[in-house]
Amino acid sequence: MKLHDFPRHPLTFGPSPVHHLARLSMHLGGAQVWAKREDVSSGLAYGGNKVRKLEYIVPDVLASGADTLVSIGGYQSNHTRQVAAVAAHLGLKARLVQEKWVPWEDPTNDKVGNILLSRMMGADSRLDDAGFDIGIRDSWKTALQEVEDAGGVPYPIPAGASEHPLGGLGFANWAFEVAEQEKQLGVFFDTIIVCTVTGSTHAGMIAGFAALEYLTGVRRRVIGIDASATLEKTRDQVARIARSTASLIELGRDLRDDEIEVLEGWAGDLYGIPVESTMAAMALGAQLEAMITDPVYEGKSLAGLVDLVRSRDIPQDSTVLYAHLGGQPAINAYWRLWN
Ligand SMILES: Cc1ncc(COP(=O)(O)O)c(CNC2(C(=O)O)CC2)c1O
Repeated sequence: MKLHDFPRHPLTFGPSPVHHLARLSMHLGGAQVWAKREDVSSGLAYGGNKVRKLEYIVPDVLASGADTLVSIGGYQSNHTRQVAAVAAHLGLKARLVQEKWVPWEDPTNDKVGNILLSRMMGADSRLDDAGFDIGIRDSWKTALQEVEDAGGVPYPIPAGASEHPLGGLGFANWAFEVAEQEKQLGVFFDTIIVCTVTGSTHAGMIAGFAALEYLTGVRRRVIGIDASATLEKTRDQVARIARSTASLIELGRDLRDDEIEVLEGWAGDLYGIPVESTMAAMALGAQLEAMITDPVYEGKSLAGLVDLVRSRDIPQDSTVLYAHLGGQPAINAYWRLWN
């Protein structure tokens, strides 16, 4: 089916806003930088990129007759918080597995931020001491079985909703939304920067912009900044999901290797642990634009953008669109970074 033939259950207030980061652009002295803000696009518990993915999964949830969304993430998962929000929005239950993905030894780590919001929304959020991995987890399979054994009807949503068959559609649609907004703004974004971990945000963009290229003949560079610190796993997952999404929307060709660009250098050694470039980028965004980014995801993709623009890897005459995917609720679990 073509992308626009897939059912979508709106979960945002409309297109996410796009705005120029004039002070950051001036400070970097290179390409003009703009941002597209998934962090301020939905009324569902601070939103974020997963709301966009879930817009294409909810019709399948409703058709399945499920009564419980079952998903997984780290203690401070933005994804599981968005699943809890969509469950509350739909009148469904949420069973969340929160694994110890980050060795962040702070007593508030499993009490504040995203996990607190999920519990406020009524989710059954349970801690598990398994460490980080973007793959399919036994803890999640066990939770699915437990819901069923208790008489519930579970609906499986893997980590980040990325390995879900429809997981790439939300950001394939995002690409078309960008093209519409470009017409309204009179601008063309030749380069997109996006944080990538479980991969379907970046993968969906790759498929969506490839479909647009087919229609318009115009190519763009879509750069994924790895924040998983397990680069090969994430790169493989992005490539697989991008190709499956391209096939799903009947792109009609294979993706070129150069369309799947995942860069390393800003994740540090461990997922979820900020490094110097993360702290510097968060400070720049906050102090120049009052744009708040988090130490796990967007601080790392913004650090990538800063270096790529400063180094002219992204040419001075480029116009760059930074995808801000949310993540701020986790900041309170990292309060020690600023104290
Ligand atoms: C704010 C923010 N920015 C970027 C990403 C990366 O998105 P993908 O997982 O689609 O690659 C996340 C994901 N978060 C995960 C989570 O459990 O929150 C799926 C890992 C994110 O939350």
